[in-house]
Amino acid sequence: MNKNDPVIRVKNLVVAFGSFHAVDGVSFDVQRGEIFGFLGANGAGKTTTIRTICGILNPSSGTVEVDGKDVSSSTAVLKPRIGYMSQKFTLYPDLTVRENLHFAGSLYAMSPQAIAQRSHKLMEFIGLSEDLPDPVSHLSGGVKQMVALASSLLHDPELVFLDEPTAGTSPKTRASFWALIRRLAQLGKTIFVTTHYMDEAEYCGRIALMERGKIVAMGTPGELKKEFFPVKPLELSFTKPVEQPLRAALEKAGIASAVFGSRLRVRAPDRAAFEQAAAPFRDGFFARETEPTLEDVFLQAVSGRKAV
Ligand SMILES: Nc1ncnc2c1ncn2[C@@H]1O[C@H](COP(=O)(O)OP(=O)(O)OP(=O)(O)O)[C@@H](O)[C@H]1O
Repeated sequence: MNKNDPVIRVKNLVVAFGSFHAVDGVSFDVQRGEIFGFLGANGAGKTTTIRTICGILNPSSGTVEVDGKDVSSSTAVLKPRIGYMSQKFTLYPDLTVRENLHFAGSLYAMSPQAIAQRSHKLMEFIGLSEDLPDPVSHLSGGVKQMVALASSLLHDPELVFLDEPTAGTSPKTRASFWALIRRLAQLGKTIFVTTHYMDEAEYCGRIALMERGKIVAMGTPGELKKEFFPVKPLELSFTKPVEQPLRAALEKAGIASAVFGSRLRVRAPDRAAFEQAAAPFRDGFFARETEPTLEDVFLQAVSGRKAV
């Protein structure tokens, strides 16, 4: 295994539940030390993909390799190399932080000394005390998520799966969490993370956008913005109440728009078509070009249209 070979290699993966394909022909590679983000609406198939890479589910067809080994036949060898912070809560609410970490370590047959040393190091890394006396159920949502992260890292895995680690936490916790994720990647860990927050996707080295079991776009945030927006989106601010009829006219012309506060973002690759549709309302708004966001990319990708 060459150190430049991908750590994860997924080829034509299909995961079916009965006749329903939750993952429907997905292929991608993840390089060592990458922060790879998986984005998609609820039910897109992100968790199912993760669970298959972790060896919890079997592919219906296609292959999944970690470190060059087929995951279905190498679960025991790969288990110590993989950490998984699942979306469902993985801590025992009635146990303290220390007890939870101890339990997580025992699942990997770590000695009590190794668990104690590693817990201490991890809690220092996270910036929390391992001596919190309360059961985990008394801790705030953000602290629980941090402890869940520590628990998934206890056996020092090289490959870490974080399934919506920041869901439902405060902006401050999200920022701290992402600082930790970046530091983990700097330590050489490969991070595979799912999120619904488009601003968080900006922190990923590469992202894949998933929609109904398929990857509809993949690349660095910069590449995706360029790919989907060779023509930049417009941002409209209004001087007269023309927003509703303008939106209706744009929709009729097949031009996508989305409300952002008091402004309207318009993905209008064909400027002539935009001007034509907007002509009756032209004295009611100002338009300026703006940089595409990943949210724009996502909306464009799931609408199946590139702004070319
Ligand atoms: N064990 C199962 N049996 C039947 N259907 C399932 C099973 N697990 C997942 N699904 C379905 O597969 C689809 C993909 O689910 P998955 O959890 O992978 O999506 P997701 O992108 O992770 O969404 P979320 O963000 O809501 O977790 C959903 O329609 C879900 O209902």
